[in-house]
Amino acid sequence: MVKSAVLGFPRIGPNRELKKATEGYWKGNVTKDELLAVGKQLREQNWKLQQSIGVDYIPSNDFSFYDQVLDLELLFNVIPDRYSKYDLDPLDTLFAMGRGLQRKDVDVTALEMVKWFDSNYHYVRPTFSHGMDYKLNGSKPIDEFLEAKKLGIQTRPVLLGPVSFLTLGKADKDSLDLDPISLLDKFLPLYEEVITKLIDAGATDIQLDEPVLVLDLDQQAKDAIVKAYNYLGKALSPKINIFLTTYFGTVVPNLDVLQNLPVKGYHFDFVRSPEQLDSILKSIDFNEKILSVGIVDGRNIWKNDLAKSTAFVQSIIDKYNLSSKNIVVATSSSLLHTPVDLDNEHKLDRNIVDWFSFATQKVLEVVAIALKLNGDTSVDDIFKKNLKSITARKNSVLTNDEAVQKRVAAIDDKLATRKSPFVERVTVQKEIFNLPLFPTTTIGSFPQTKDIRINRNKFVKGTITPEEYETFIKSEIEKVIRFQEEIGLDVLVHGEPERNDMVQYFGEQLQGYAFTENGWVQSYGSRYVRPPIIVGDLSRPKPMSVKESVYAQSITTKPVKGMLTGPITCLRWSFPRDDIDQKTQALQLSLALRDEVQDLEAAGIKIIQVDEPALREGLPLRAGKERSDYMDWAAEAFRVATAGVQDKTQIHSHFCYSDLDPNHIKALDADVVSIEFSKKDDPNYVAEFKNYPNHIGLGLFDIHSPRVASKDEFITKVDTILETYPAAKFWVNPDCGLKTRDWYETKLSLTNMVDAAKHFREEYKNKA
Ligand code: MET
Ligand SMILES: [Zn+2]
Repeated sequence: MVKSAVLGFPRIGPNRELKKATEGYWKGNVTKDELLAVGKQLREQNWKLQQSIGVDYIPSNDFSFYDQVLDLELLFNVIPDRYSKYDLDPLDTLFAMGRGLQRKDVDVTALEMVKWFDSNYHYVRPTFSHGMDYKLNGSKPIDEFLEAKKLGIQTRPVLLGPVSFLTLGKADKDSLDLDPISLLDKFLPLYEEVITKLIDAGATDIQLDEPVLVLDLDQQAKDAIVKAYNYLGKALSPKINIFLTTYFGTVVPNLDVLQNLPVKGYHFDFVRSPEQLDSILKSIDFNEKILSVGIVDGRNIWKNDLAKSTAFVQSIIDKYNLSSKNIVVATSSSLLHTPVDLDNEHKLDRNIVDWFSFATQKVLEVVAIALKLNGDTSVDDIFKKNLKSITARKNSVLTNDEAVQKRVAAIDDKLATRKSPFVERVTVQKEIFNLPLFPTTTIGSFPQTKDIRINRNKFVKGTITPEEYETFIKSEIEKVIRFQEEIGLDVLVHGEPERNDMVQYFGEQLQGYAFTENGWVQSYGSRYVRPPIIVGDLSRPKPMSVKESVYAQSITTKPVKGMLTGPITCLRWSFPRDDIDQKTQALQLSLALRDEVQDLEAAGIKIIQVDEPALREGLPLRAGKERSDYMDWAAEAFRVATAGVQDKTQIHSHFCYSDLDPNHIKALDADVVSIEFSKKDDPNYVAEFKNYPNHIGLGLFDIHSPRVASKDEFITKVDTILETYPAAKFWVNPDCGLKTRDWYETKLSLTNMVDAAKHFREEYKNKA
């Protein structure tokens, strides 16, 4: 019989219960026991749901209070001294590592947070030092396994595998010569120990995720895979069935190391990379191993074409003459990246709601496909209904706009090129703006206070009039402008108080988007996003941001930046269409934004920032044609959006959350870019940017952490950067927008930042 598997289920709860509980705990309004109880409740709910639907392999240890990679750092005692020295409760250590902690007896910054592959999830980077004492320090996977068992549910625990855990980590600043993968021998016995404990607790199966297998691996990492799985397989099977799990791409270039491993089964993502099928089946004999077929998309919200998926799996069975008992139908990846339940949506257009499927519905799809393959006719009705929705979407008039399609087809080089090169623009702009050395600015948003959220809700619900709301927004803008003037920032922003989210805000004003009420997805820690859904061809009926920018500029003599979200970020932080390619969707967005950029310019806005924080995450995971094509069309989309302005208009862009390579941003030709830098300890990183031709602001403080950075900290940091980086190109700014921060820390940190810039201005007065 074909079985069904879910690789992971969202842990945030259908009504964001986890967010409320963790944030309450941080504020001191929720006790630790209450927080733990919420976690337990959520796990129970998820397990029972999957059990009731009939999933064969139900995951455990997919729950986390912050991040599953961070959990593993705690479990293996990968805890830098700066956290362990405080002897905090393990849960508080976890949060301190994830988000920093500052209170009267403790002051520590967060660990680096990085994108999880090409998704919008972020993990807390394992950070290793020479002196660390790696050992088992807790029992989370076992506790959660037993918790499910007590409910009568046999689960398959999930652990990030050793090679991915080490490869995704980095050396701490005191141990820069340490290559994490060299620690493999120390970690294998620890994995063995945890898994042995799971076996003792009654576990029969284990899912070991090795997503790094979809990356370009060097020989050392490849050898590590062979070593790790030979070690674990020999030590642990047949006591437990090891499922080696990959997702988000193709394993083909690494197939050589996957053959002949003593594991029970393998999982592959055939949604993202269906083309890997034949190579995989030619290399691994699935008469001997179990093949888990990732066929229900863990990354997007479109309803699965059940008949097509069933036929795909059936064709594997037939073509390779496999026994159905060796086949598992599964989600392509963890469902962590999809919203919890479509049944929570009441306002979506009835014509389109039927096109979607969220995590709960996806569980049903997985089970339905498995049942169908087993000849179970009880799912025939589900299949019939499914066919109807799939056909309705294909034939819908909502998706096609000929005018947009024509405009995209007419894009040429000229449209995507600024009038003059940067060297000429910079002279014109210097004269107009006359900015000091080390110009200071922020990235756009200011604290989204409770007051802002309350007023926005009132406006949405209609309990205040649009005029009242506008007056409120204006007063917020004025407050932010006055504050920036007061502390002496050079280039101001309006603060983005009118924006619920940087993508949603624009999406709501574009034709072709749909929005959910409850479609939340975890981005990092307690920060969740609600990606809008691109359902059809995209266009901009009317200006989206001009009013607020113009108002802000009208009340100050300093330049105020217009703020837009770039085409790639709009695309990446939405659920994209799966019926046309991403490039076309990006270009549609870029034309809509181009109109907005030109309206801003015409309204007198002299600096326009087009944020592309998601540029890097969109980069295909492997080097090669797909990647270079992406760089080309992503840059083209950015330039289509921005190149229509005059030389004197300064285009800024902003990137965060990622290891950015200067080569990724050169082709955008923005006049000034700001990048995340606050958590980079590697001096080589800044050196890479030395030759970046245009101007850069290296993000100097971590806006994801509530701690306040002192003036001295800024000075030290800037001093270090200046050892390799030219002062003439140096902007001073935080590493991202301040919307998640409170005013308290915003005021202090920004004031210290501006003071540090003044210090350097003084110092460089005679040098420059
Ligand atoms: C994640 S990037 C955010 C950029 C945006 N302008 C802001 O300041 O919030
Ligand atoms: Zn940012």
